[in-house]
Amino acid sequence: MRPFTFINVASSVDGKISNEKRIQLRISCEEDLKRVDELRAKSDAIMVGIGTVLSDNPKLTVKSEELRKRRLEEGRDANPIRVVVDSKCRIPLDAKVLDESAKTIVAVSRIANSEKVNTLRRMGVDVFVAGDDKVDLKALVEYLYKIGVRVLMVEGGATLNWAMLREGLVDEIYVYYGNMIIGGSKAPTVVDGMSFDPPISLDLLDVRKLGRGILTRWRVLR
Ligand SMILES: NC(=O)c1ccc[n+]([C@@H]2O[C@H](COP(=O)([O-])OP(=O)(O)OC[C@H]3O[C@@H](n4cnc5c(N)ncnc54)[C@H](O)[C@@H]3O)[C@@H](O)[C@H]2O)c1
Ligand SMILES: Nc1nc(=O)c(N)c(NC[C@H](O)[C@H](O)[C@H](O)COP(=O)(O)O)[nH]1
Repeated sequence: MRPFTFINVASSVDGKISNEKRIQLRISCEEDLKRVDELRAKSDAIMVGIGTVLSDNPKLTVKSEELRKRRLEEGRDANPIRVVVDSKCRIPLDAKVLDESAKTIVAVSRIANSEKVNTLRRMGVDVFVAGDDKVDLKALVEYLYKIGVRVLMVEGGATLNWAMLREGLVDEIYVYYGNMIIGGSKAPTVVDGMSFDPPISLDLLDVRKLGRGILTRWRVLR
């Protein structure tokens, strides 16, 4: 068993999610950031790859006080669980995702340095070990389900999106297209990695104008 899982990503019209320097680029408009916050508030956990932590240093918390309050009233934690997929356990100890504002799970593989793993555990971080060199994503989502996660939001980046799709672990995808072209053959895209052969088919669930861009919602067909 695994949680209902969706990817949310902000893309330029040419499919890039950052530029070749892999810095954090603002693609979403205010309206979209509000929508992302609402999706976070509905989720039990938010997952990102270590590449995103190293380049963006996201906090992955619910920004609206009202939405955090509503979660508390529902008997949930104010913020969803944060999950970092980090095979070699490269996460900086001062990463924002390790702060006190929410529970954090760092998923590593068996090649991770055991001293670093122990340091994280002493800091109160739940370190989940699965996979020989890369994190075993199937085992990870099964573990998340076991601890009560029913809705999982994946917030990138390009490599984690690809790996989750390849493993057949994604139910839906939201792509927000911002009003820009980023360009660059080395810039990360919505999905990197190797091409799927045949391509993964999608069903269009919704499309609408949002701010100065377009929000699309897709169901992943198996
Ligand atoms: N616009 C957006 O919505 C958005 C969202 C998130 C990230 N980003 C951008 O994406 C870029 C980061 O993407 P990325 O592709 O470099 O990194 P990523 O965040 O996808 O992390 C990938 C890393 O995860 C680790 N990993 C562990 N187990 C794995 C597995 N089974 N399969 C695959 N990877 C596994 C590997 O170390 C791999 O390098 C940054 O530029 C960031 O700004 C954009
Ligand atoms: N939805 C979205 N629109 C963007 O324009 C953009 N650049 C990202 N990028 C995702 C990335 O990981 C961000 O860094 C986190 O969304 C920040 O999360 P915090 O505010 O720190 O909680 N995401």
